[in-house]
Amino acid sequence: MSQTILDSLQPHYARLKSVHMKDLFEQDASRARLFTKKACGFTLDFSKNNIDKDAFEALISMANQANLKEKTAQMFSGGVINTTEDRAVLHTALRSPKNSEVMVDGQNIIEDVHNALSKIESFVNEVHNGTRKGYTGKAFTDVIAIGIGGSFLGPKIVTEALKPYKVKSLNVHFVANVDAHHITDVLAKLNAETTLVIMSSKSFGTQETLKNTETARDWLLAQGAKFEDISKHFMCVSSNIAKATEFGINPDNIFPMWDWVGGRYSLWSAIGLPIALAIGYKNFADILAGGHDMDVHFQSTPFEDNLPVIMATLGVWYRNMFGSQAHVLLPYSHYLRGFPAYVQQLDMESNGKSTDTKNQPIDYATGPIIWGGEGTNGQHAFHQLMHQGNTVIPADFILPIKPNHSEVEHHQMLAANCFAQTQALMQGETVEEVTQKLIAKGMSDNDAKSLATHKRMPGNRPSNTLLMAELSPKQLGALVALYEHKVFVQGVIWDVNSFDQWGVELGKVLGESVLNALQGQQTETLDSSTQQLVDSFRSAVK
Ligand SMILES: O=P(O)(O)OC[C@H]1O[C@H](O)[C@H](O)[C@@H](O)[C@@H]1O
Repeated sequence: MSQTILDSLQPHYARLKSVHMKDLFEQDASRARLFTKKACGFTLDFSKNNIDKDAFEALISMANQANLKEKTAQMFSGGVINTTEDRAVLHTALRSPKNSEVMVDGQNIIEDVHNALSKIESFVNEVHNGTRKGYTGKAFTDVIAIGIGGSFLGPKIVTEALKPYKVKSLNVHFVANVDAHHITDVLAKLNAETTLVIMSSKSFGTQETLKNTETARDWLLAQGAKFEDISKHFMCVSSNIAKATEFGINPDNIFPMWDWVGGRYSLWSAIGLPIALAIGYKNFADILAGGHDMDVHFQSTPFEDNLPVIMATLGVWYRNMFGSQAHVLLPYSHYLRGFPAYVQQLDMESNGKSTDTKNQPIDYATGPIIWGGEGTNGQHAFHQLMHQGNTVIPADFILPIKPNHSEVEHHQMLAANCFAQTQALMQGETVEEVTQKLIAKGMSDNDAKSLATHKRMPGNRPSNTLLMAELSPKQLGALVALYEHKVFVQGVIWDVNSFDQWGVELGKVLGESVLNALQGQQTETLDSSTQQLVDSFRSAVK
């Protein structure tokens, strides 16, 4: 992000920083219409933000100044934009139609993608129609999907979000944590004869996933299966075929992915196999189609009407001008309750960086802290801080308009709460307004004035409202792709490589030496605090 970009926003920030949004709404009756855009089944109302027409134009021209158009074309065509890992970034190719062409190392990867999709389709159909059987000849009733990070969050939240589309004969259970309570709880309720295990690891080197897979394999053998039965029950998704084969996975049971797919961008690949098993291949294909719709929108729509660009530039506005450190996601949907955790990895692992693409240290703010939870639950918990705390946290309210149930009044209440929260955050209530209300209720002037200082709501707190036509596979695909592209746009503006994650490595390396120490084979001197923790653990756990 150049100083020129920051400078171009500065006058708009200076003009707007002390203007209350309530006044902006009063001044312009067309504000909501002006700042609402529609695409791919979404309606994005971003009128409750601290912007006016000129500031919005400045945000759009910031995207132009950052060469977003060229950078986007580079990503979609297979340019090596993940420079620190020398890789192309092509999750978009995973949802491209069969007749498209994207060349990597002289090979049209769309053919590989569609071959992998055919393999997924046949496998899923065989499991569903019972022609794939376990070691005693019974059809599968349960799937354990083992993976972590990008090999877990996407499949888990999508499967959860699309519960109404679930295939009745099969239950999919996700296991990520190396805390054995997770896998042992899952195994305890399953029958080995009818359980399929999908081990997902792009690298095939992630400690937690390998350990959980070993535990599941030992369980299968302990339940009566023979060693040669393992290949009937264990499938794997990985880009590291050599390591998977070395581990003992039958090559026919390996579903491929590629190094040009980042873990947190991989639910569209065979990493999505548990999704296809849970909701059927046709619905999985619809997720891909929805993602592709958003790709087309992102690539071809002028920036001022482009949903990912609008959401991204607003995020930069708050992060770099207003100093907001966090961004909250509030899906008003029980089925989308996992979405904030999904975007948390997507955004924080992508843009939580402090070196720019020219290898220089960064002295401006980059990726925000992403957090959130389902509405209305949060209203009875953390919304207090959003309304009255000293920290302003821009919010995305997400509401599927058409529910998957027929309880109309429930849905009206859900929507009313969602809309009213955006209203309360924006308009607030002054001390004077609160005082008058209290006096009208019979409180003395003095008491009313004192209490009003606590009940006062500053308002002027920004939010986007993102309405989804429905929570269907297609629209969910588009939602995920919308946030992927938002993160990409911000990475371009901040000039970071959004596709590596070196920050997670040191902990893994140190974890190895600490594990040695815990197992009584200490090889390295530890700092006194870590040594003390190791000693306490060793004296308690023999
Ligand atoms: O799929 P895997 O190679 O097992 O990786 C799983 C996850 O672990 C890593 O530590 C990374 O932080 C994630 O980006 C990745 O998705």
